[in-house]
Amino acid sequence: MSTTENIQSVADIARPKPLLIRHAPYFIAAAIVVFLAASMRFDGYILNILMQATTFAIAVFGLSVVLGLCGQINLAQAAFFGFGAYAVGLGTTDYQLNYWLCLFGGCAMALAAGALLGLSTLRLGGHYLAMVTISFQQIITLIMINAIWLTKGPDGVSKIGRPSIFMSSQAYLAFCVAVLAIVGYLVWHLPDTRLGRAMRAVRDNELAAGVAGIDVFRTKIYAFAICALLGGLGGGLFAGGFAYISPDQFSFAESIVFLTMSLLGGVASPIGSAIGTGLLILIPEWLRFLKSVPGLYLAIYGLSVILIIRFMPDGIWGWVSMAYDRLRPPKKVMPSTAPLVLKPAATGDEMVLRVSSLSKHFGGLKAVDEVDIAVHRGSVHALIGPNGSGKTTTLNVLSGLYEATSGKVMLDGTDVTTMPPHLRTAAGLGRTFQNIRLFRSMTALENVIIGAERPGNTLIGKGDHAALTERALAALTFVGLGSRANELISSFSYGHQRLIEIARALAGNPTLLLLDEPAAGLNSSEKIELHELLKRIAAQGLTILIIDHDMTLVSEAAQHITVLNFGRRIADGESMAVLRHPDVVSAYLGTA
Ligand SMILES: Nc1ncnc2c1ncn2[C@@H]1O[C@H](COP(=O)(O)OP(=O)(O)OP(=O)(O)O)[C@@H](O)[C@H]1O
Repeated sequence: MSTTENIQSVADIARPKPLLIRHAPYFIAAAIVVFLAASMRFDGYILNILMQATTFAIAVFGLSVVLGLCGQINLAQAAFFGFGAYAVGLGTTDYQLNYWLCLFGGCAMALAAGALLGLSTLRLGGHYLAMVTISFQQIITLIMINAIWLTKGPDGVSKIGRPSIFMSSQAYLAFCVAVLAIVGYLVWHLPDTRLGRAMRAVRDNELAAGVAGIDVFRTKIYAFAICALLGGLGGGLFAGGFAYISPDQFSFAESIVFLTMSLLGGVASPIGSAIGTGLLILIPEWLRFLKSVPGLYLAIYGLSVILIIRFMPDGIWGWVSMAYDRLRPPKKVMPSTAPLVLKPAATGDEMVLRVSSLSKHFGGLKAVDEVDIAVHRGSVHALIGPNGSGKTTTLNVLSGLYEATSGKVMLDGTDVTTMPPHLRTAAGLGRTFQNIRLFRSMTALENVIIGAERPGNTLIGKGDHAALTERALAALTFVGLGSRANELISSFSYGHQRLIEIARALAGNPTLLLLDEPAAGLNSSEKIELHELLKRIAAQGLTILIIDHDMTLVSEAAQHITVLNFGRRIADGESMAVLRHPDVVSAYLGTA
């Protein structure tokens, strides 16, 4: 086996061939399918099935964005589908408006409704979000049925118009297939964009996403709005395709059908969504011959769906791509030759971090109590204390994961006390976690690229793919894992995952790096490597605030130590003096 075949250079990864060339086979295949849709003679029945599959698939692509990419549930996709359908239906009949205007209006209404619903509900998670989307769906269904003056009620809307250039059903189907191909391409490519990476990061680990500089709430709203937009687009095309719509086509049951389609095919990819949509539309047709036996058809239909989801939890496409990945292990990467440059911002204040009278109370428990910390620019500063003394809570308040009960946090001259995590990261904060928080569905490289994308990172030029990849590879090489950049997080040991977290923070070129127990769980040789790494980071002038229980590491790495006990600061100063301080000795020996 040739070794060069299995090794990618930095240039291969950072500067791949232009997208249009790489994806030319997709566009050629799409053009052939559109041509076939336009030229093959289908009978009315087949045409209807194809029209339904095509327009439904566009709506299901929306679920692949909101649920597959961003991990947020939407049980109201049929309502958004209805927005598009009714806009085209009513617009082209009652109001005699141009089809394109109606389609655009329907998409815009669905987008606005999705964004508004997201704005009001996405701070909720899990079950609550599901409940709110169900309620929204029910409200829209009730309006469709009861607001007869507007929607024509249960009678529905008929004689819906189409654009004059696609007046024949065949031409209209070809148009819908072309739209499907374009939307499919955009959704397929979305995970590799900044927004798509942010969505995946939010899905994998919201806390880490915020701390990496991602505006979690906004990302969820974008995902929800895109999902709603695609629902509206699918619905608008559907209305033109069938020329008749009625409220039962946009009910809660249809939202469940959309969801099942995406889960069945594989929600993580538009290919899966397309497969799921096709299957759920075709299975009932294939089982049609069973309709003479009452109930049998539904039982077999239900059983097939349950079996597929039971044995392929990631959907059909998820199963296929996993099998493919197992057959084709990721390529090794030639470590970056470009050194990792750290140029932490410097506004001139001698102290990078000034924490004054910081408190964090949990009910009656004063986890952090009136603590002052000042971290010198370019120093390694340790925050130590016995278990439960408030160290991690302090770091969580500093990085915005917890709101301070009182006190002030100044980062490089900026008051960040009330800022959310992503804005503190933009202001120059980087951190790692005591319990490692990586984005587990991504490769090491993708994790570190998200770090490199930190808003405010001045070392990534225009922030294009090449600059981000080069920076991320340099950071991974810096921690010794450059050659394994293409591997998924699950293939790394615990110690290496810690290093990837550090690389993710370093790639963002922070002004202050917070390390929460980086040596926890490492063996002795890994601890020595970590110590060497800390020395190399400190040598570049980056300011570090580190929590650790390993006193050898702390005393060798830190010039300055602050000690907490029961949430209060009991000592602060030059390392050796602090470690000999009688209060510190007694706190550690338990005689205080
Ligand atoms: N979210 C929370 N809700 C309630 N109490 C909390 C919460 N987080 C921490 N605490 C409490 O605050 C105190 C300080 O905990 P913290 O994790 O900050 O200590 P620590 O010094 O980091 O400990 P360790 O070294 O074991 O990690 C503990 O009593 C802990 O139980």
